[in-house]
Amino acid sequence: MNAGPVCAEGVAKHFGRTRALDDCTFTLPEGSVTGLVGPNGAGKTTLLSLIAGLAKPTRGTVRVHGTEVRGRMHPDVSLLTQRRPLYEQFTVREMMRAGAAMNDRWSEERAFEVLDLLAGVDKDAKVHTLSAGARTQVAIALALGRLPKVLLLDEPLSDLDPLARDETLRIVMTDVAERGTTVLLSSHLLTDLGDVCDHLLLLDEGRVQVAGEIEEVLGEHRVLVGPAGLALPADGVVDSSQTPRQTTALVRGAAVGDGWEATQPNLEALVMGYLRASRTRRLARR
Ligand SMILES: Nc1ncnc2c1ncn2[C@@H]1O[C@H](COP(=O)(O)OP(=O)(O)OP(=O)(O)O)[C@@H](O)[C@H]1O
Repeated sequence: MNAGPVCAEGVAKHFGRTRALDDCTFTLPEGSVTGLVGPNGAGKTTLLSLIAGLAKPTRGTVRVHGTEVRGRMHPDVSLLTQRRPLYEQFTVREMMRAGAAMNDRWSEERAFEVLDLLAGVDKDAKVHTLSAGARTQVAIALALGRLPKVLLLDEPLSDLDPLARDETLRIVMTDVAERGTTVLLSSHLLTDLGDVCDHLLLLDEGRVQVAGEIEEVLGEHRVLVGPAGLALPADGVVDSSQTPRQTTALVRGAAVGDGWEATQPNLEALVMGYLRASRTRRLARR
């Protein structure tokens, strides 16, 4: 399992009794854009920080381009963290120049190019005066100024208005097209993920539930709709719900019996099915 710019094998990360990640194995193919999804607390941020080298796994290995990452930032990796740490007293322009001192590989030209594409960021404004969305855009320019081969984005879109979201995704996709960057992008915004991602990594309670090419993953699943009381398949039911008249279910790889109307889910329906199933499991344990 060592092919691919990012490979995780049996990765676990425990914080005391909390198992933030457990036995995670997956590969991100070169030049892929992977949507990292899962309920709150599923382990998405923890996984991104392990790949970036900001934390060490409790067990297992993470490799970037074949080199094991153990708590040291790989030069090929850029991580946009949720906190967007920036020097508050610097202007945006000074922040971009500081990128040279903070990074071994740094292209001020690329960082300014990204800022210019992101309309609305005043380069002479002090960082502490910026809106949350503008901070995110500055952080994205810094991340891309490192000329990463692997770009890790933790909730990059949550602070952005729809236009800024669109511009940001466009810039990321241009980086993928022109430089072959491999992207792992965590987000709860499923429509945006559907627009840009070709792969999916779905975590729940620290474990990988689904990993692979989105078209293949969708092809393995069906949404079943049938009359109330019709028996569900014995295996492969991810989630089901009932009304007095009908049953709806998301199933994986199951042979579909008579009486069901079966359609392929879209990304949103698939992820929502897994999220609902996760919530049901957690509620059942209380
Ligand atoms: N430094 C830490 N110390 C203790 N527990 C932690 C730490 N970091 C994360 N956790 C726990 O690990 C689990 C996974 O957290 P993580 O932030 O990775 O989830 P997430 O999927 O990114 O969640 P969200 O969607 O809410 O951002 C949670 O139970 C969290 O409370």
